[in-house]
Amino acid sequence: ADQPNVVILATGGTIAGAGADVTNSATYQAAKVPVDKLIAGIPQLNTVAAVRGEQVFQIASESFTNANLVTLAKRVAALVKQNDVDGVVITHGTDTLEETAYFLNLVVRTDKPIVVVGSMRPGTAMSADGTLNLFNAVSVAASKDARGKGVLVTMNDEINSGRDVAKMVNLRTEAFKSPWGPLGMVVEGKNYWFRLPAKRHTSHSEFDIDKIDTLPSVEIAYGSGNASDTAYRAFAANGAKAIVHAGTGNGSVSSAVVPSLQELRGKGIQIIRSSHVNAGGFVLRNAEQPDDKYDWVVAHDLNPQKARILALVALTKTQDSKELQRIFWEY
Ligand SMILES: NC(=O)CC[C@H](N)C(=O)O
Repeated sequence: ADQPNVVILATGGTIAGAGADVTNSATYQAAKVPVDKLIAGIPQLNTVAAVRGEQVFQIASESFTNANLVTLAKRVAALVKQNDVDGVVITHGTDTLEETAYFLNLVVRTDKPIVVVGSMRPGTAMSADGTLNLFNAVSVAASKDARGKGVLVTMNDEINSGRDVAKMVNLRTEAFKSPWGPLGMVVEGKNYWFRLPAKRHTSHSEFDIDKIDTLPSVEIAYGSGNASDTAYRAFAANGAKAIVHAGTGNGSVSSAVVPSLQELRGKGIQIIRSSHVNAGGFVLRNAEQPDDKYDWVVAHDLNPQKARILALVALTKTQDSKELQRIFWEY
């Protein structure tokens, strides 16, 4: 009776996937199994929390839209305001899990644990990882010592910050890593913490999903040698309010693209320089490109997809590039 109450919001992904045979670890359909069946499959969840499920979506996460983000965050925000909810778990496809986790970290004002979780193998496969990942997620969401740490991601026994974590590897179960390391570990229902997030999040955020109904269009264009300006111009023509440049190295920009980005900035579009390096990009102002002169923004350590999420949220509050840059340093 004194058990913590945890709500599982299910959105789809491989953790709800099903394959034709137990040998199908990589070839299967995502987003098939309803949340009540996932919960019924792990009776041990009752040892850590009183659990109930809600099916919010049943989708593969590569198709997660801005509207999906808003709907999900509003539901999470409503639940954490309830006295009979101690923590929330979100089951999610892994392809954009890092985007949703960061979005919730920015816009849900709460100290209660919010844990996003997925799996790399469907539940029908040999050595499926979803069962333990979900058990760990519920266990973390139910624990008092997980409060106030921002949105968390539990995969492969690690507890990572939803801000930092990214899918760095596919097809293997150690897929999610943070460039600054995990916050802790969860083992047999117990948390072991090693560090805390330093960036603003959840209850210390200036953003609030209760005040956000729509998100602007922010697009990502990928940098490489011989890159052209076609994608940037097309995004601008289609109404993008900001373009994240997924740059090479330090967020560098090929010389064929630089004049177009200057021109687009002159038309009011925010240009955000990030890096597409895999294990921890870090873009500094005025290194590689004169950001002060061009009035561009740098994404700090955020990968391009996370930079898109922060821009979506920030642009609901400001159109000023200096404010945008402050937000990119603080979150
Ligand atoms: N491992 C996964 O969850 C990937 C399945 C699917 N592409 C998704 O992101 O929903």
